Amino acid sequence: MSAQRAAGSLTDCREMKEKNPWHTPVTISITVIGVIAIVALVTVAVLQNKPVPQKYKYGIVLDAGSSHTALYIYKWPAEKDNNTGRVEQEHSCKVKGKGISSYAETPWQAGESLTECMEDAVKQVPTKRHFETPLYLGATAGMRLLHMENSVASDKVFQAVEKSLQKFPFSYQGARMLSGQEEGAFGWVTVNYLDDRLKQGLETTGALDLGGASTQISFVPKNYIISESPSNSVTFRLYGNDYNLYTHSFLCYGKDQVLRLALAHQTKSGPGEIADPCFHPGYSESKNYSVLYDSPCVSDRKPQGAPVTFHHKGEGNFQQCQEVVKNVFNFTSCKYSRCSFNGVFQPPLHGQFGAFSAYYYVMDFLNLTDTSVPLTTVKDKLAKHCATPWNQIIQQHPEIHVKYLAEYCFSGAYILTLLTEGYNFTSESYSSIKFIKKIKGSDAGWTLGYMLNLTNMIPAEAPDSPPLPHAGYVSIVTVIALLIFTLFIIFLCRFRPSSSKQPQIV
Ligand SMILES: O=c1[nH]cnc2c1ncn2[C@@H]1O[C@H](COP(=O)(O)OP(=O)(O)O)[C@@H](O)[C@H]1O
Ligand SMILES: [Ca+2]
Repeated sequence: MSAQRAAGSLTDCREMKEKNPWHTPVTISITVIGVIAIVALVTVAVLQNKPVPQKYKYGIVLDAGSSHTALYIYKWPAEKDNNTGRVEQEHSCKVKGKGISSYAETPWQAGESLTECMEDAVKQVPTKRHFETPLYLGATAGMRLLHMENSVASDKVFQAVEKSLQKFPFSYQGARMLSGQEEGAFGWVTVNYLDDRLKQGLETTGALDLGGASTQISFVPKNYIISESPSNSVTFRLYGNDYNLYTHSFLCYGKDQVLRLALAHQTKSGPGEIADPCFHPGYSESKNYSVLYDSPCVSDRKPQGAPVTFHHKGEGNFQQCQEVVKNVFNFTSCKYSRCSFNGVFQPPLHGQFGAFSAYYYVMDFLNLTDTSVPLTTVKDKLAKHCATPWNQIIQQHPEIHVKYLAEYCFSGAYILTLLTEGYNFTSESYSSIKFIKKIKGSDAGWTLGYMLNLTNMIPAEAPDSPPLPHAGYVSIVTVIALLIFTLFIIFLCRFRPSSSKQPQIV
């Protein structure tokens, strides 16, 4: 019916045109004015909404870890409000030398050590943004240990670092020690922010961080009622969603301190030589007792009457190494419904996990980042690596630092034991772990989460629906203009000003 009616209307329009041509002076003038008005409307509307060239804001975070310090520069679109622009890593710089906690005796050098990377940051951030760029330094387990050992020395290191950072043209926001809980929680925020899981309210990924002096596990458990252990629980409201996060940081369970624990276990009777199954056959080094025991993680275990040095020999036996590593964990006491180790509460594991920092370095070197490979195969491969003679290992990897090279067997064994015996990953759930270094170009670690939190860049509530992109805006204006134009033409066809007798179209 409607098709017939439309066909009828067109015929009427044609007939009318024949009787009364439309191109009278009045209709021509109206049409020209109409077209000019529509073109002007579209042009003005489109030009007004034209996107300005992208400008960025910047933020700098220094990760003062136990083994070294790294500087990260983040950037995000300047014209968007806090909440809509995506923050990404623009640049990173590895500070030469050791972590700031190693400068306890010469604190000024801790400040000095940061200069090179800070000068690099001055070049990386556009000059006109310098004064408004926030600069943070967060120190982790190395400084926690120094603080426990000698709080005066740790204060002096912070003062030296502060003095050095204030010399640069950025907006200095302070240097402080992060608690283990913050370190774990901000690592989790980083991973889930970069994966866009928070904004979209998707199921979150757990975060596993292995440092040199501490290690963190953080995840949202299934059916998390009230935590049996409030100190392990952190609640967040992000983009309108509530998260009850379980997090724990094990001080002294970073891979460098755990090696001390394992060596302390093997040298408790103060021998002159130990045959270590976690080092390669042919490995042989003279080590100093006082250096080994110079850490609050092991200082109370130093054997009485031990010689000055001991001879550290490698045996390369993965099975025995696992036994040595197991000794650093205490599985006996648990006052909660369930524990990981050392009497620490841990709810059942849930979801996918991202394992970064030293987890990645070690597993990447060992070619074991593929977690779809069965755990038994992973162990077989590691056993082969551990049994490889030390001179062969050095020959095969001349580019790798010998200290790292010597310790990959131990570190691999520790990682597998920590994950399976410590955190209770099974042969099945092991495949839910992904060893990662970066996510979409930004390093996985606590620094991004720390900055997002301090700059209030993740809102508690979901932002209003984002403004229409420019292309969408142009399309809508064009469609409306075409619609107006069509209606105008129809209007001209049907109600010509010159005709007195208009046929009625039904
Ligand atoms: O290339 C590498 N191979 C092996 N281990 C590495 C490499 N780069 C860094 N690491 C290790 O990663 C760990 C980083 O720990 P970090 O310095 O962040 O300590 P923290 O988080 O406990 O304060 C250290 O054990 C360091 O030796
Ligand atoms: Ca770290």
